[in-house]
Amino acid sequence: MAASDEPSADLLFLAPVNKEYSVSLKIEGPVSAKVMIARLNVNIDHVATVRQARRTTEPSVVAAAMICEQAGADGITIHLRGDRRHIQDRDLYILRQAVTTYLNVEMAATEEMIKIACDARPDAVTLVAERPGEITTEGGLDARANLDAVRASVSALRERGIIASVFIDPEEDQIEAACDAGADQVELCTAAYAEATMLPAGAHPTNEERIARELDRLRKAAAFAARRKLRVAAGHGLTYRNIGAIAAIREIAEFNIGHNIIARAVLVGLERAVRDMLAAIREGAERT
Ligand SMILES: CC(=O)[C@@H](O)[C@H](O)COP(=O)(O)O
Ligand SMILES: NCC(=O)COP(=O)(O)O
Repeated sequence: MAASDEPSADLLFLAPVNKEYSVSLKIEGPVSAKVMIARLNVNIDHVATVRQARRTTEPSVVAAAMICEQAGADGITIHLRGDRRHIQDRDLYILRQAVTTYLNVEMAATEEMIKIACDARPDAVTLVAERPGEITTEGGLDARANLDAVRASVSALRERGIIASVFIDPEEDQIEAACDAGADQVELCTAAYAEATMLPAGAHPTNEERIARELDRLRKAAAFAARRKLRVAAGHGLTYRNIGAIAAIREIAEFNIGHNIIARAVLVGLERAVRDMLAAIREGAERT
């Protein structure tokens, strides 16, 4: 690599802590060495949603995870919900054996769930909020209001070499609470940004203002979290259409994206859907 192409010190890359991993920088093609391309974990919850619709065995979440990895995904995310509406405990144990990239499990910060995580040993756990009956996650976990439970969960996870991430709204106090809890990472909830992008552009004159405001919140939160030496991830409601502006936020080292990838996969196939999202992330990063 010519000296002018030497990766700059600004390159941020994600490497699991507490474990010996060889870390390869993901620089593809003729991009400037200053461009960081965030990792993509594909959330395969809704492969399990289709399976659970008939309480049967297909589609296989293991097959889905293997296709995602072969397509270039950097990891697999699953959400083991208290109501087991899609991902089942057995999925976690089987995926732990099958996934060779990075397995991130989302769960509530409860004794039941942390016990399962400490037994199954995924690479990472992301602590999320859950409300019985919710259609999907409704926002970030209030790490400040639940500091004791978050701190106890983080401590148990880190003792076992499991990366501890907290899914929070993009607010400084929530980031500080994650630090106070000893977390390795925060995942910034992008729901408000995603919702603002869902309305037809121009249909609501204030819509562009909402998108700009939510993007600014995420940029500031990502920079603040990075300054507090936290790894920064982002997710929820991200799509092929709205990922570009977020991928340009260079402090974000990892995306967790699920529903929109699986929705596209239903029509064009999972390998193509994953490759399309990887391309969309790369395109957004190169815009910086
Ligand atoms: C925490 C979050 O935003 C998602 O990762 C979560 O998995 C959404 O839950 P469902 O997949 O059940 O919609
Ligand atoms: N934490 C976000 C995630 O894993 C996937 O969320 P979505 O893309 O299914 O909305």
